[in-house]
Amino acid sequence: MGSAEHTSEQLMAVDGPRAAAAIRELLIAIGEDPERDGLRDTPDRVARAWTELAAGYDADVKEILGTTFDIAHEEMVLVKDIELVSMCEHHMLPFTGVAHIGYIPSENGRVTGLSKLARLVDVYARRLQVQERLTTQIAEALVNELDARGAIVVISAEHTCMTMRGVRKPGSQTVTSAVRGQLRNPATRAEAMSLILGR
Ligand SMILES: Nc1nc2c(ncn2[C@@H]2O[C@H](COP(=O)(O)OP(=O)(O)OP(=O)(O)O)[C@@H](O)[C@H]2O)c(=O)[nH]1
Ligand SMILES: [Zn+2]
Repeated sequence: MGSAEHTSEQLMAVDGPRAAAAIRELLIAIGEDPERDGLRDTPDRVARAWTELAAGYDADVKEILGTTFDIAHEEMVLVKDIELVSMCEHHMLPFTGVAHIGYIPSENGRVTGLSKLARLVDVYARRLQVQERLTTQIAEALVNELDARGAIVVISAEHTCMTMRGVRKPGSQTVTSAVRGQLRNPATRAEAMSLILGR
């Protein structure tokens, strides 16, 4: 993969044979026999799984947010509890949780389809991530691609690298937020947070 940073413009299809060869090596490294019955297909299976887990590198945010509706809605739109699964870039272990996304449409009222907000989460979650960057990238896509006048993204997730290994603290939730534009205004931000928290 080299040292190049991935951007939304760079596409990366998973190199299946290479991924499978690496998994085979990992099996040997942990003292397993990659030829035994149960493991014979595992390297290919894991490589296929990674084409899903890394599918976000291939997705095009401009295309996803390209379909907009002229609904002339200038107030906040908020979608709560969008489930997410991502892979932590430090340990390559999953973190799972929910994203809440709110935005104030552009002045000409360009509103996107609600499902596109969930797709946006997947684009950035289906990569190796840290939760802070995932949160920021979603907020910035709303501002950059949708000309949103404001955006708020709150993500709450449990990191298996903190629950099943290492410090082993099951149940701990990491909460991150990114707030842009008019949603930085304390009153608007408070309104968004109360909607997110369901109060
Ligand atoms: N900021 C941030 N840290 C993360 C995220 N996912 C995992 N981490 C942390 O990344 C850190 C990596 O720390 P290291 O000391 O390099 O790795 P380690 O020895 O495996 O650390 P421990 O998990 O404490 O055993 C750990 O503290 C993880 O909890 C994330 O999304 N954001
Ligand atoms: Zn981790």
